[in-house]
Amino acid sequence: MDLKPNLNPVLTDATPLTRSRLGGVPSGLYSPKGATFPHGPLLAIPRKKTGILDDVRSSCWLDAMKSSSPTHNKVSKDVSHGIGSPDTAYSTWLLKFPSALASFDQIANCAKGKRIALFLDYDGTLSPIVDNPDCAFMSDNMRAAVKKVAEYFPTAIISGRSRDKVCELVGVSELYYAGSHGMDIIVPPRQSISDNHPDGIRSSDKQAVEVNLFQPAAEFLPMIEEVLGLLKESMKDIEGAIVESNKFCASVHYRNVNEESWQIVGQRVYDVLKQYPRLRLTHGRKVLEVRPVIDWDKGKAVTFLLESLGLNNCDDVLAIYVGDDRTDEDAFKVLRELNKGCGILVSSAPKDSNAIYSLRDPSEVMEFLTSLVLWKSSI
Ligand SMILES: O=P(O)(O)OC[C@H]1O[C@H](O[C@H]2O[C@H](CO)[C@@H](O)[C@H](O)[C@H]2O)[C@H](O)[C@@H](O)[C@@H]1O
Repeated sequence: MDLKPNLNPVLTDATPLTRSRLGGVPSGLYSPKGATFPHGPLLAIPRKKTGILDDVRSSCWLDAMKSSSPTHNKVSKDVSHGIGSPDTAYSTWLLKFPSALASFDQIANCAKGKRIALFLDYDGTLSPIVDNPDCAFMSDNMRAAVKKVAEYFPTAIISGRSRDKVCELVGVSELYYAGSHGMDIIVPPRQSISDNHPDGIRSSDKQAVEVNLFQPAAEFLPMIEEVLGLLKESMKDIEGAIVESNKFCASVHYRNVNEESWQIVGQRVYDVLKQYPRLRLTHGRKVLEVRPVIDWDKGKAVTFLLESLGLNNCDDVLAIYVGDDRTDEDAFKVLRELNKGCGILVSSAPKDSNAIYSLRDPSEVMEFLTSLVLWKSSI
């Protein structure tokens, strides 16, 4: 594929990426139920014999919490090693991760004669990051752009949120949806996943239309619900902490918690999780995410969807994945390794990534989607 190679992708913060890096790209599409559960929580908490409090007090733990969704200035300074202004750092970074808008002709050239499959993250990609997770609404213009692009290309939303929630927030029925970081996927029945995959089941949606569901973490549901209750209980006296159910995952948000209390948030989450070795912890943007230890992530969800759409074994497919979060790195990495397309990182600050291109913010994402439509309708 003739997309600009990113020659030196360096991932400095490996916390949520470690498993996929060590595990590499899957040989199969999914791990069967009861597959290996090699690790406990994966958050970088060194396990010391001196006790958990020591672990949580270590700068490693707190630094990881602080570095998630850092401010523009902090990241710019880190990446530029303090040299130059944030703008200079961003311009330098753009040399490595060129703007997908500025490089649109190159992407379009590459897509000539190919079928594009589009994968979109939700928070921070289609909607701006806001303090209250329940108020992360996408604009009507963005909704119209997503609806339009889906008329031209198969388009999927892959989110850490529950599938129902992200469906409601996006509100466009012509899309494929994968919630819980890809652990809850819905595809139309013409793609017979239930025949091929043990975790696939036939079901019907709210309009009683037959659909196929793929839920590789289904057996974890009671456990996640139990943990959700414990997390809610343990956070109830921490001002600003929000515990969100994402069906097969649970999120503990600390964006609105006073920074002095972040350590307590981390400690309490860790205390709950230490009783559940089959659950692990990853970091998002000012959020700790509890999820099952299964060999499944957004990258595997992309591979699965490509297969479900009959697009996996074709040379004439260009997959484009747009996302802003660390969990999206798994998808960027899969596309890079399979040479199937490209990742586009949404970031207004320099960040290391497995993506090939970048976009600054959701408004640029909208412009990119509109450009895809204009290009496709002009050929
Ligand atoms: O995979 P995504 O669709 O990007 O979902 C990842 C998480 O997004 C949400 O949290 C983030 O956005 C919130 C709203 O802007 C913000 O308040 C929060 O700090 C961010 O972490 C969502 O609430 C989580 O459940 C998702 O896992």
